[in-house]
Amino acid sequence: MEISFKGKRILVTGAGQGIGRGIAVELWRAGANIVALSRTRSHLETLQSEYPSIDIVDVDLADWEKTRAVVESLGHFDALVNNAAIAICEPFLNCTPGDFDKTFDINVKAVLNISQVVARKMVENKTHGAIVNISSQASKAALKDHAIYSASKAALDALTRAMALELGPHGIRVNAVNPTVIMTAMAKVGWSDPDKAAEMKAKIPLGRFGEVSEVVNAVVFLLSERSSMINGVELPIDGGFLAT
Ligand SMILES: NC(=O)c1ccc[n+]([C@@H]2O[C@H](COP(=O)([O-])OP(=O)(O)OC[C@H]3O[C@@H](n4cnc5c(N)ncnc54)[C@H](O)[C@@H]3O)[C@@H](O)[C@H]2O)c1
Repeated sequence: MEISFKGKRILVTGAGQGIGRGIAVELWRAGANIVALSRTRSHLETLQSEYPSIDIVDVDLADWEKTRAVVESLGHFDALVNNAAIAICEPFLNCTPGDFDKTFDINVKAVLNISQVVARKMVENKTHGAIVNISSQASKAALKDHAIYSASKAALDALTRAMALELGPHGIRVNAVNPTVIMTAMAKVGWSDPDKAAEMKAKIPLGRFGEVSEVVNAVVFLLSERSSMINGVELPIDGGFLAT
């Protein structure tokens, strides 16, 4: 049986490009009414020109008040994908408080902000919803030049477990996925150097990086009824990297 999200309203953050765009489009194909939220208006307009029935909203998630007001104004959702994030790749000794704040504002605080607004409405409406947070293998494994990013994704994993615990009694499931490198705009910054990429691939039992579609498939599963008893997990999509 095909997975269908017909009649479901789903908010996807960071949906203008990369993994978030892939998730938004696949959920739309499966019948969902999608609101694609991101910072860059032009990316969202390109998405909407291809998929006119996808609604788009541009907001900078670093702005807590504005984001809260915007998400409040969007009304009720059946599901949420917290995908937007940034990665500032610096050697640990060069990391600044500014890098830390910028990263945590988007990768952690914005997730708290948006999830609170969405989950409160789910609770009010007695919606048995689902939330998926896009974490990273970097939350579990130390990767060179990823100190702040890793710390933010580890915080996101912890937030996922806390949300699963407190929202579970309302019938809302919260899970995370932890992908390995997927060659999007974000990954190109850190992994374009062929030697570095080859070194990383050699540590992945399947011997390659992941594809956007491989993250999308896991997110679709975790949002669907097929995963109805799965709550509070952090699912590696990493070809076995974290198992080694
Ligand atoms: N690409 C990888 O190798 C990889 C690996 C593991 C996890 N991830 C995670 O997957 C998710 C998607 O990453 P991606 O590779 O598609 O990255 P990307 O840079 O291609 O896309 C990120 C999206 O987030 C949006 N965004 C960033 N800052 C924002 C802000 N302040 N306000 C609103 N929107 C903002 C961007 O506009 C963009 O649409 C992220 O959570 C990332 O940490 C990526």
